[in-house]
Amino acid sequence: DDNSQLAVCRVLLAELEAHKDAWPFLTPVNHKVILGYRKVIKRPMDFSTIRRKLNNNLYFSLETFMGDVNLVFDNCEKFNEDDSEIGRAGHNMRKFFDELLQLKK
Ligand SMILES: Cc1ncccc1N[C@H]1CCCS(=O)(=O)C1
Repeated sequence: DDNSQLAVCRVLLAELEAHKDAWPFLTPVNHKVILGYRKVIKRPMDFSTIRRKLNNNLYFSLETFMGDVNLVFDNCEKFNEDDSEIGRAGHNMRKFFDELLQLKK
């Protein structure tokens, strides 16, 4: 039911936040520092924003939660070279998340 799905979301988010490669995604990208980000990335998302939405009961299912997590990784792929520190971190985190979902589903 919805409550147990949301409990799963809290565990999944805690595991994402604890990953060594989570650092680029823990806070919103500062578009005053990262030039071009505001223009290129139409729907910014990060783990702290997902945490706030989860705490404010703004996710209705695992699927809507997954949508925002995947948005973090899709934005990362759009803006960062695959062969870059942040690009690689994004690929690692997406693989980690997909593996977590296999375990939890
Ligand atoms: C996910 C991402 N995509 C593009 C550029 C930057 C980032 N992340 C930044 C988040 C704040 C710290 S940082 O500025 O070192 C890295």
